[in-house]
Amino acid sequence: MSDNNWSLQPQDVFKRSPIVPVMVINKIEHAVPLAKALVAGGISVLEVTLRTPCALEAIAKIAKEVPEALIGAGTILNEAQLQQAVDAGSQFIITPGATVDLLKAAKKGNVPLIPGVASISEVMVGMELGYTHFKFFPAEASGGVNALKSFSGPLANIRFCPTGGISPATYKDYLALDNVDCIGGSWIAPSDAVDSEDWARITQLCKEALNGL
Ligand SMILES: O=C(O)C(=O)C[C@H](O)[C@H](O)COP(=O)(O)O
Repeated sequence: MSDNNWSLQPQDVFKRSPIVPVMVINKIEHAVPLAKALVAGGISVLEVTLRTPCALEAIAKIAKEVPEALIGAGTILNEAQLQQAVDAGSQFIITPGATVDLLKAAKKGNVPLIPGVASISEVMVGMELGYTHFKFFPAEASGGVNALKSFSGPLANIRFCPTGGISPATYKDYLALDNVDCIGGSWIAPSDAVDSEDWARITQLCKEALNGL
């Protein structure tokens, strides 16, 4: 039972792919080929960070031209960006941290928000407003696998997508945790591969990561 009008629930995002690529798009012409390369490698949940001037346009283009992907916006810091990301066609929203205003605003809308948290107190604020699915960020710097193990005692039924500092050497340790459904990372779409338009390498990285599970 959900207490929101979201068109998609966070668990639908979390369960769709164990790896969520964190994408930084500097050139709009890279948006669609990058999304297609990731989908070709078996990863169809995509987070475009709002860190570059063309990010909103990139989300809109991917939403239109790569319908097989679930496209979300990351790095949302305030309500204005939340609205812009929704207007661009984002199907989910991820934030690095959370404010009560942002949590409340997203609850009133139709697009699911996955708030960033780094502590139990932050999770508790989210829980009071009905949130059950969180991004644990920055994962490695905030205690990593050991922190999440400790969270699972008091925070039963809360699900996490750890992100930040996760690498091919560590992603499996996170995915083995009971309270983790998926992890986020930029290594799957490295900036040098994007800059050189080496889409085949990105598809290969996805396949290797998924085959390793
Ligand atoms: O921009 C945001 O909203 C973020 O949350 C940051 C990203 O999730 C991390 O920068 C990804 O971390 P790496 O995989 O360590 O590169």
